[in-house]
Amino acid sequence: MSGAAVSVRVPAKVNVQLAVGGARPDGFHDLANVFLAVGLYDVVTVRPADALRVTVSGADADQVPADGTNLAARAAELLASRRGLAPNVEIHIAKDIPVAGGMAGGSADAAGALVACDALWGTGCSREELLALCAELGSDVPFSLVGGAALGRGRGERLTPLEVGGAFHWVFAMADGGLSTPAVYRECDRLRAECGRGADVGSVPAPEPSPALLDALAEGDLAALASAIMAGGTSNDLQAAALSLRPSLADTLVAGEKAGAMASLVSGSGPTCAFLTRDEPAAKALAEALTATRTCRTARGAPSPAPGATLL
Ligand SMILES: C[C@@](CO)(OP(=O)(O)O)[C@H](O)COP(=O)(O)OP(=O)(O)OC[C@H]1O[C@@H](n2ccc(N)nc2=O)[C@H](O)[C@@H]1O
Ligand SMILES: Nc1ncnc2c1ncn2[C@@H]1O[C@H](COP(=O)(O)OP(=O)(O)O)[C@@H](O)[C@H]1O
Repeated sequence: MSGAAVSVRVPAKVNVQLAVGGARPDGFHDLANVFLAVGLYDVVTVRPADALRVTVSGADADQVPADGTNLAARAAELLASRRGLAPNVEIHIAKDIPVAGGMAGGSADAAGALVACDALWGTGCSREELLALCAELGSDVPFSLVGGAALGRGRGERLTPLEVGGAFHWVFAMADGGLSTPAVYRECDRLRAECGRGADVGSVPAPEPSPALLDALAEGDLAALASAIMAGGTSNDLQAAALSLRPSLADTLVAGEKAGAMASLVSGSGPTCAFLTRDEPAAKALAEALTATRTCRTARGAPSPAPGATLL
């Protein structure tokens, strides 16, 4: 472990809207995915080493694979293979984003490792090259690179930046244990088939972003954003599936609403629950109140939007 070290800070995300289309023949679902980066961060540090190694620190470190399956290791290997280099780096992940929590922590680490290795190796990737590599690594990885807010189409990897007219303050209720993203998509398909509607592309309407939600974000209009999130019950089409697999999340959502949240939803595939609050003091009070209800492992406030992968 010698030579220069490069560190990159990467944000978590919440899906303010997650409209899920039918199951595609390739196993993915078309989405209208309104990503918002939030101020909970991992820090990925890379330094030269004699082989590819991964270490992880933080309270949930034991839940993160420290081998070649780690998304950050896969990112380093992908960039190295494209440039004919040996992926000889030690990658350290200082983990603060909940693991398997629906907040894209693994995707964030992949984006962070790409940016860090590109700087360490002097490979000089363009933004477009980095985005293409991100999309190969996972549907959420391009957004972790760019941060801010964006609409993700296709499987979530085709991004259009979105305007955000102000800061929004969130509380995130972390659960004990994660939920598998593929299992939640499968449960969504199962629930749709059970309703007799069918779950494939031909049976489910094409996913579209809510104009009211995009306007609320652009205008920084908190009340309008809260009502757009709660319109029709929730703006997250995976929420019913996450609740079906983890019924106790209903208690967490109700506890947050009773404690004064302006809107509540499951973050992506869950099990983290997200609550929109009036301002930073309200978020602090809600996080304390929610933690005291014991309907979650812990709850923390975080502002949005947050920047994407940032060299430190
Ligand atoms: C649900 C979301 C919402 O942003 O995130 P999380 O809540 O898990 O963080 C994403 O769609 C997760 O994206 P990501 O975790 O990158 O998924 P990938 O690695 O690309 O795919 C893992 C698996 O999820 C399912 N998948 C993913 C994306 C998509 N549009 N349709 C899918 O059906 C597929 O079963 C796929 O094999
Ligand atoms: N760097 C990483 N951080 C977290 N999880 C990772 C990482 N690399 C691989 N994984 C695996 O990916 C799974 C999903 O993790 P994560 O990205 O945190 O959740 P989600 O897909 O719900 O946002 C984890 O259960 C873990 O096995």
